[in-house]
Amino acid sequence: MGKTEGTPLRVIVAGASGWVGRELIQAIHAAPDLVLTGAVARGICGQDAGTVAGLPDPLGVTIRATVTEALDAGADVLVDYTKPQAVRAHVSAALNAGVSAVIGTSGLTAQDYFEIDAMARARSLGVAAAGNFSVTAMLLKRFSLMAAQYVGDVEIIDYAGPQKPDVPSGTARELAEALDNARQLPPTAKPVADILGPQEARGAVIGSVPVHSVRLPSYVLSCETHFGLAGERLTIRHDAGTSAAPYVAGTLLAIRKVRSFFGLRRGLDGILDA
Ligand SMILES: NC(=O)C1=CN([C@@H]2O[C@H](COP(=O)(O)OP(=O)(O)OC[C@H]3O[C@@H](n4cnc5c(N)ncnc54)[C@H](O)[C@@H]3O)[C@@H](O)[C@H]2O)C=CC1
Ligand SMILES: O=C(O)C1=N[C@H](C(=O)O)C[C@H](O)C1
Repeated sequence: MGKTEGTPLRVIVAGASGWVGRELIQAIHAAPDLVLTGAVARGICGQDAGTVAGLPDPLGVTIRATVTEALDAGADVLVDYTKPQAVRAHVSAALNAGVSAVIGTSGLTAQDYFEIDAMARARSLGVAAAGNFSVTAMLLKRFSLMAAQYVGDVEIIDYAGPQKPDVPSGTARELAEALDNARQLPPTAKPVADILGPQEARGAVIGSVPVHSVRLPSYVLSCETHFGLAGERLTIRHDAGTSAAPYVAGTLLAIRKVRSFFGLRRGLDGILDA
């Protein structure tokens, strides 16, 4: 497909052979305002990114082993869908080269995000990160934040397949941190230190919100926010299907927005409001 007359945004995809990365490369190729200039993956360096993504013709973009090598071809935005252990170094390399970043990879901590924000501000660049780039997962967060204005007792359950390498999910982590900031009333549950039995049974506390991660075959990713008041409960649930398309759509929006602000913005809603 032909590109627009204006200069297209130059994008590097790290995680080019992955579930999201391959579909993202197809979408970038189809977008008139974006062009793929670099691709990074493990184990398949030297292959053409378009061929690996399943496009009918090669793109002329060779998959590299490192982000540093991929940056040599020039870029405006790095998108990362790799692994928790790799993403920080990738973002750091991009920012040091004057390139903005979009982070889809999950597993980063609040401290990681704090440091990425500082790095991006120091270089007057933007970084967009979302635990979940799908629109309906964004609505789970929005509706949960509305409920948190009225109900202080809230816990999260996140469900994923048995091989997911990080815990809790990026979706649940971002939700827990946002609920911690948003809730107006204190929880009424006994402090874990005052209860009998293994404290882990009450979940991991992210911000101040207990998060329980279930890992079982058959799940892709589901996330529930449970609110409780005396005599009633509210559950809000998001279920991901098996397609990466919802994340790709949100990621394209973030790619187009990330150069309009400085520092880190988290959550698709925060990115789109920039
Ligand atoms: N924010 C969101 O909306 C979403 C986030 N994710 C997260 O994105 C990440 C990737 O997910 P998938 O595409 O399912 O993973 P995947 O396992 O299918 O693909 C991972 C890709 O990263 C590459 N990779 C792994 N380690 C690397 C390294 N050290 N250096 C360079 N490349 C490396 C692999 O070669 C592969 O191309 C995960 O953390 C997942 O939780 C996934 C879907 C949506
Ligand atoms: O690992 C995955 O697959 C996914 N991870 C993201 C997360 O950690 O929240 C979201 C997505 O639904 C799939």
